[in-house]
Amino acid sequence: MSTIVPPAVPSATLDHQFSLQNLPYGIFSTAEIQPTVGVAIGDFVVHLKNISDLLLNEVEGLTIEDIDSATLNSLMSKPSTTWKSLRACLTKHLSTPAFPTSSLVPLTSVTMHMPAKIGDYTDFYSSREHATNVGIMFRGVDNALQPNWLHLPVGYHGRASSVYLSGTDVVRPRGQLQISKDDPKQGSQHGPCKLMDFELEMAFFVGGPPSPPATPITMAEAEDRIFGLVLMNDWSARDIQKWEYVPLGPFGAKNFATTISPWVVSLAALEPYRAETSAGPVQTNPSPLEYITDPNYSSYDIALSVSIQGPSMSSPAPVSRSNFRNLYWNVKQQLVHHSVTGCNMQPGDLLGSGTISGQDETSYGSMLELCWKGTKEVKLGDTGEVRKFLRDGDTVVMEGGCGGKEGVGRVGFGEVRGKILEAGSKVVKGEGEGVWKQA
Ligand SMILES: O=C(O)/C=C/C(=O)CC(=O)CC(=O)O
Ligand SMILES: [Ca+2]
Ligand SMILES: [Mg+2]
Repeated sequence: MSTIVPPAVPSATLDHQFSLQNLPYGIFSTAEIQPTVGVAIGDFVVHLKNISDLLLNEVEGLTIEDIDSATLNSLMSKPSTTWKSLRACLTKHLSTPAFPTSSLVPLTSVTMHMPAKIGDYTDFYSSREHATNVGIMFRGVDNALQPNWLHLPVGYHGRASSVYLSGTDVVRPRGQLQISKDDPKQGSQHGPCKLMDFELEMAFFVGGPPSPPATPITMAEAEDRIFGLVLMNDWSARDIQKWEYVPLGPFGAKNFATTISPWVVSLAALEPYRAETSAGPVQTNPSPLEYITDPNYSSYDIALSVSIQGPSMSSPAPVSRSNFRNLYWNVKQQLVHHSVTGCNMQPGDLLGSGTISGQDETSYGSMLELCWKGTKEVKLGDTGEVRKFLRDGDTVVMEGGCGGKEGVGRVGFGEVRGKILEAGSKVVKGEGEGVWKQA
C-alpha cells in the first residue's frame, strides 16, 4: 500500500486521484510523442518508453511492445506476475528522489486514446436493484426479477467495435418504435429514439494469456485474469429496447455507442478499498453454485456519480450517486461464469458490470429509473432545468474513485463524458483514437 508522496512528483498527494497508490495505465500522445503506454501520477504521465532500460532490466518477462505500443493489449496478455512486478518497479522508483523527471509529461499536454483493441465486449446485468426496477417497468411487479437472476450473473454479448472513448459525441439513434405505448399489436414505425438514456457502469479488461477453448477460469484464478477497470456509459435507447428485446434481449437499443474512460485501474491499486463482506449484498438465499462461490465477497468501495449539463448550463448538475459495491454479482463471478461453458477469454476483452443502481432512489444508475419511465421529473440542481430522458445537446459526465481512507492515497478513475447530438447528425474522427466528434 502506498502512503507517500513521490519526491519527484510533489503534485501526487494522497488526495490526488492519481496518487502513488493508483498508477493507472493509459495510451497517450502529444505533438511530439506517437500514441504509447503511460502511467498517470499526479499532474503527469510517466512515458514508460523513456525509462525502458530501467523497466526491462528489472521486470521479468516484460518486453518493449508491452510498454511502447498504441494499445495495452501486449501488456494485458502477459501473466499477472508481470503486471505486478511492473507496478512494484514503478512504485519503488517513484518513491526515490532520483526518479528521472525527464520521463514526466504534463497531463494538460496529452491526448488520450482507446486503451485497448477490444476483441469481444459483454455486458452483465448484476445490480439487483436495477434488474428489479427495469423488470417492474418492462414486465410488471410479479415478473420483475426472473427466476434465474439470483443463480447466475445474467449477461448478453455486446458489440466491441462501437465501444468508444470518453469525449465521443453520441448521435441520437433512429430505429423501430412501438406505435402504441400499451398495445404492441399495433406494430411499429421508424423514427428517432425519444427515450434516450445512459447507464452508469464500470467494466474490466480481461488480462493474462488467451485461454484455450473448453478451459473454464476458476474462482481461484479469476483475480489474476482481471487487468483493470474503467468507467463505462452504456448508452441505451429505451423505446427501441422495449419493442425489440423479446425474446433475445438488447440489440440495436445498445449497439450504437458505449463509452469508456481512458485510464485503466488495476485490482492491486483498489486492494486497500476492497469492501467488507458485510458492506456488499448477501448471497445466501440462494447460495451460488460452488463454481461461482466467492468465500469473501469481493467488491470495492468505489464512489460513483452521474451529472448532466444541458446546453444552457455552465456546469454539470449531479443526478445520481452510487457505489460499485452495490453490485450483487462481483467481477470474479462474472468472469468465471462467462467462461464456465468453455468460452475462450482473450486479453483485451471488455466485460461491463451492468447498470449500478443502489437501494436509494438517489443512487439509480439510469434515467429510466430516476424518472420512473417518465412519470417523474429529475431536477438538474437549482438551475430550474428538469429532465425525464436525455435531450439533444445534453452532456453526461460519470466520475468515480476511492478515497478518504486514513493514510492511503486516492484511486480515481477520471471521467467518462459524452454529448447527445440530434438524430441524423454526422460525426468525424476526433483527436484521439476512439473519439468521434460532431462534423
Ligand atoms: O430487459 C431487461 O430486463 C433489460 C435489460 C437491460 O437494460 C440490459 C442491460 O444493459 C443491463 C444492465 O446494464 O444492467
Ligand atoms: Ca448495460
Ligand atoms: Mg452499449
